[in-house]
This record gives sequence, structure tokens and C-alpha cells, in this order.
Amino acid sequence: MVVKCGGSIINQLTPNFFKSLQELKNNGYDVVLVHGGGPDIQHVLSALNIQSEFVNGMRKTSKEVLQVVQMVLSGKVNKNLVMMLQKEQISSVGLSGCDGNLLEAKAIDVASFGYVGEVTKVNQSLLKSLLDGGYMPVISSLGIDPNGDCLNINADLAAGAVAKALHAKQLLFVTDVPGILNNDTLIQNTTPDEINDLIDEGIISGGMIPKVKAALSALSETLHQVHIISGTESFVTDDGDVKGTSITNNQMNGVMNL
Ligand SMILES: Nc1ncnc2c1ncn2[C@@H]1O[C@H](COP(=O)(O)OP(=O)(O)O)[C@@H](O)[C@H]1O
Ligand SMILES: CC(=O)N[C@@H](CCC(=O)OP(=O)(O)O)C(=O)O
Repeated sequence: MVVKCGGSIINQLTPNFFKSLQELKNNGYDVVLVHGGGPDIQHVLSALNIQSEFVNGMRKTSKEVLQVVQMVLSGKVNKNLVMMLQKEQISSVGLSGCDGNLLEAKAIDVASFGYVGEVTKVNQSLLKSLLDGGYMPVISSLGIDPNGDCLNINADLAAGAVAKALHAKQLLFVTDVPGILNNDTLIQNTTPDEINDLIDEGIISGGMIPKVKAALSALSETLHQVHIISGTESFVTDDGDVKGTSITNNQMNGVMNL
């Protein structure tokens, strides 16, 4: 199972959220955590008076911006998350996508986005070694290019790529809203076709767009369902269902239990 923690919620995750993660581990799931940290990056960029803009949901990343992204994601955010997990008795190892060539990546389009990449290969054996050793890998969304240099990767897309590479059965996006909302009403179940309509109608916008795009691209023969959930509560019901919004392949119906 791949769980992506968004920067919007990473500093407000609750003990109940960690309890649900622990339950998943107790139920035999190998959990890999991928995280972002957009607000923390923004905070440091603003403090240093460094400008950055978003193009199609991606932060345009100059060399100067990249240094801050690297420092914040693989430093403060990654280590805080590892410490939070360990306080909840979940043994974790924090890595950036550069460590052990974990997330090999290529630049998307340097002229438009700067040093922004997309994942081309995941070092599965490194993740397997950690999982076999009883550790939860905690991955910050940086990639390593063919020259061995760092690239900034949108964390939703990084999580989708990790889920695809590992043939994960479940992909959860943890964020600061209870799921996909339509006029404040939670959409509990939806499909790729409906999602595309919701984007066209402007109901899904901003930071929700890369999340649903990553979800749609990760859905596959092995991954039938992606969930978008809040990090402020336990996310599994007493019946073992995942709360929030579940996105299921168009042709499949029904809710999957954990
Ligand atoms: N239809 C929608 N339902 C819920 N949230 C939405 C929707 N459209 C846009 N959003 C926005 O997406 C945000 C989550 O994305 P983002 O801020 O990038 O979070 P994260 O840091 O967790 O990836 C929500 O806080 C909300 O403002
Ligand atoms: C290329 C790109 O946009 N990278 C993101 C990486 C962090 C991220 O995605 O964090 P969230 O999950 O909090 O959005 C950024 O620089 O903000």
C-alpha cells in the first residue's frame, strides 16, 4: 500500500490517523509513505525572498528554488514525519528519491518548468529491503536524473509512480479535506469519467488536480481503487472500509474492504 501525505496536512496529522496506519500494518499491509511539503517550501522561499510560480500545478523550479525544495523536503519535513511515526511505534526510515537512486527521473520540460521531473524508474529492491526489515519507507518527492542531479517532483505524481512500480493494491492520498467535495458535499464513490467531467466543470481545481490525475494514471489491473482521505481522523471504519472518496475504474463497482 502506498500512502501519500500532502504538505497541507503533514503538520496536523492526528494520533487517530497514525492508529489507522498501524492497523494497516497489523493487517499485513506493507506500507510505503510518500510525502510532499508545498506549504513548508513556500514558507522558506518567502522568508528568503525567493520568487516561485506554479505552472499547471507544478512549481517552476530554478536552481535557487531547487536548493530550498531539497533542504525542506528531505530535511525538516521528512525527518519530522519519521519522528512522528516513531513516536507512534511505527519504525520508519526517511529517504529522498535521490537516496539509493530510489526515484530515477527525467526533466519534464526545462524551458517551462525548470528542474522539475517525472519518475522513470523506482528502486523496488531498496524499498523491499526496508519493508523486509520491518521499516516503513518515508520518501520525499525528489528524483535523480541520469546525470545524478536532483529534480523536484510533484508529490502526488511521485506517489502514483511508486504505487504503479510496486504494483500496490491500494493508494491513499491524505490531505486537508475529507475527500473530493462538490459544493461542500463529499463524493464517496466516483470514476475516471466522472472525474474528468468534474475537472471540466471547475468543481475539481487547484491542488486536487494533480491528485486525481495521479490517481487515474495509477489505476490498473492490480490497483482497482484509489482513496482521497483526511489526515485529521482515523480513516478506516469499523467494517474495514476506507473513508473519504474512492475512485474506481469505470467498469468496476463496489467498495473494497481493507
Ligand atoms: N473538488 C474539490 N474537493 C476538495 N478539495 C478541492 C477540490 N478542488 C480543489 N480542492 C483543493 O485541493 C486542496 C488539496 O490539495 P493541496 O492543497 O495540493 O493538498 P496537499 O498538500 O495535501 O497535496 C484542498 O484543500 C482544496 O482547497
Ligand atoms: C514540482 C512540484 O510542484 N513539486 C512540489 C513538491 C512538494 C509537493 O508536491 O507537496 P504537496 O504534496 O504539499 O503539494 C513543490 O515544489 O511544491
